[in-house]
Amino acid sequence: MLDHSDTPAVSLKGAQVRFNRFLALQDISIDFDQGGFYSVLGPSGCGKSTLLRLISDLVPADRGEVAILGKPTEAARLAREFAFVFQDATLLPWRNVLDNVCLPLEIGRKRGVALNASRDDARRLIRMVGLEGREKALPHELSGGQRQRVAIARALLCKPRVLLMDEPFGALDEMTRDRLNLELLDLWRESGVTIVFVTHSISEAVFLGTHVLTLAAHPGRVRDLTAIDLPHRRIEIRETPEFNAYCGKLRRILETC
Ligand SMILES: Nc1ncnc2c1ncn2[C@@H]1O[C@H](COP(=O)(O)OP(=O)(O)OP(=O)(O)O)[C@@H](O)[C@H]1O
Repeated sequence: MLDHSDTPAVSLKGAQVRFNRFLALQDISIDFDQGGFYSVLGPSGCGKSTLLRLISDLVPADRGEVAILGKPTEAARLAREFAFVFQDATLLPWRNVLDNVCLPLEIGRKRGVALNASRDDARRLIRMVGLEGREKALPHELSGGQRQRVAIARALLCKPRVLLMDEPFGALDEMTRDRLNLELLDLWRESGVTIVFVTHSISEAVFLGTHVLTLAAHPGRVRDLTAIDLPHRRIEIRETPEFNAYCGKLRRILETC
């Protein structure tokens, strides 16, 4: 069976990505365990987004292997094992909240793929991300944080087992970001989804992650994987010495990347 819980959610073995002659990722070998929350840090241009694109079958590995829940990335994409949330919510401006969240259902229908989700599931997710009552609103009537909530609801509609997030809250103000961090942790706990979350913020990486993966640049490669052992996450935890010790350690590691 490929589906045992000890099968990694994502497994990379010696994976390498080249863009023509430019080596973007070199010899990436790492397993992301099911149910984990993996924050990814690294200097600008080190290959964080490329790593997510490699996992999600958007760029090919020219060496090595990548598997999601034991499946090759293309098979995992077709089985909708993963979903992607980008920095920009990428909503269709002419569709209201409910219709944006339901978009994967329509795409599935057009492709003749039966999806295990309904408009009622979409309404439930809209409630879950705190947008009940805004189902008919158009994207331009929402704040940036609300648009990101819609994108997260849409990503969760097909019940992915792996959620790939590329700086999803990078463009938001700090208060909104704090609130969405807490909501994301609730969603993660409730759904059991494995999350791989790219961020530039050390503090966000430590606050969210069960693990923080740090990449080094030129070429992009694994520099460090730190397990974060902190009690139940609340915003106040960021004022504790334990939290600051993790941030200090990662800052020192980043300085060598
Ligand atoms: N399609 C592409 N063609 C050529 N080079 C690319 C392509 N995509 C990314 N790169 C290069 O690969 C390297 C890694 O890019 P990537 O976007 O993954 O970095 P990043 O760590 O996410 O950066 P940032 O933190 O600035 O968002 C960069 O040098 C970038 O210029």
